[in-house]
Amino acid sequence: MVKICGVESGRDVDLLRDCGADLVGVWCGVADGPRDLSVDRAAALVARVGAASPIPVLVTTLTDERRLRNVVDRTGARWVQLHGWQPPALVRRLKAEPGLVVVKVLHVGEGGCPEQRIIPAYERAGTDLFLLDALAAGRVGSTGTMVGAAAALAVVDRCTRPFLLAGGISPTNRAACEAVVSHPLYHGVDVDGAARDRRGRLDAERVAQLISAWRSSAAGPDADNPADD
Ligand SMILES: O=C(O)c1ccccc1NCC(=O)[C@H](O)[C@H](O)COP(=O)(O)O
Repeated sequence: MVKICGVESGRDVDLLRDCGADLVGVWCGVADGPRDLSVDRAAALVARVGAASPIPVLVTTLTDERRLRNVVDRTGARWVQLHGWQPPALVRRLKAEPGLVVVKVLHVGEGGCPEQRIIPAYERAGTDLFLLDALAAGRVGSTGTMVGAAAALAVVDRCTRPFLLAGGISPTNRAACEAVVSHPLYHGVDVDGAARDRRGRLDAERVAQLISAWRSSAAGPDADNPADD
C-alpha cells in the first residue's frame, strides 16, 4: 500500500487517484500542520476521494474525544490516523464505532519509541494498523527524516498488527529499508515530502515514481483490508 499525505484541493485528490495511490491523507485537527484543513474543507475532500479506491484517511493530532468525534462524523472518514499522543483509551472509544479503521502512529526517534511499552494496550484497544513515523528533534510529522531500520524493527517486533512505514520515504531509498520491508507485518509506506515539487505541491511524476518503487514491495495477503484481519 502507498499512502500519500496532505491533500489540499480537488486537484490533489484527482492527481493521487490518477496515479493509483491506495490511501489519501486528509489533515484536520493537526496542530501547526502546514496543510491542516477546516472541517468543512476536509469533508469536501473526503467526499471527493469517495469510498472505494483510493481510501481517504483522516489524519489528526486531536486528543479531545468530543472534538475528534465531531471531525470524524462531519467528514464521514472511515479511516482515522491518530498522529499525536492519543492514549489507548481513546482508540478503544473510537473503535466502539462499527466499521471505523484506526491507524495509530508510533513515533520513533533517537531515544527509541516513547509508546513502545503501551503497544500491547493499543492492540487490545483495537488498533487496526500502526504507522511508524520519525520523531526528529522533538518534531512530529513530515520531518523528512528516515526511521533507522534497527529502531523500526525493535518496535515492530513488539507488534502483532500490520504497520506502515513513514519518515523520509523517497523513490530511491527502498533498499535502505529492506529489513523493514521484509518484515511479515509490513504493509506499505506513507509519504509526504518526497511526493511534492519545490513549491510544495503534490507532483504526479514524483508520486508515480514513489508508487512504482514501493508498491512492488508492499503486501501480504491482507493488504487490501487490515481491518478484516
Ligand atoms: O506534516 C506535519 O507537519 C504533521 C504534523 C503533525 C502530524 C502529522 C504530520 N504529517 C503527517 C504525515 O503522516 C506524513 O506523511 C509523515 O510524517 C511522513 O512525512 P515525510 O517524512 O515528509 O514523508
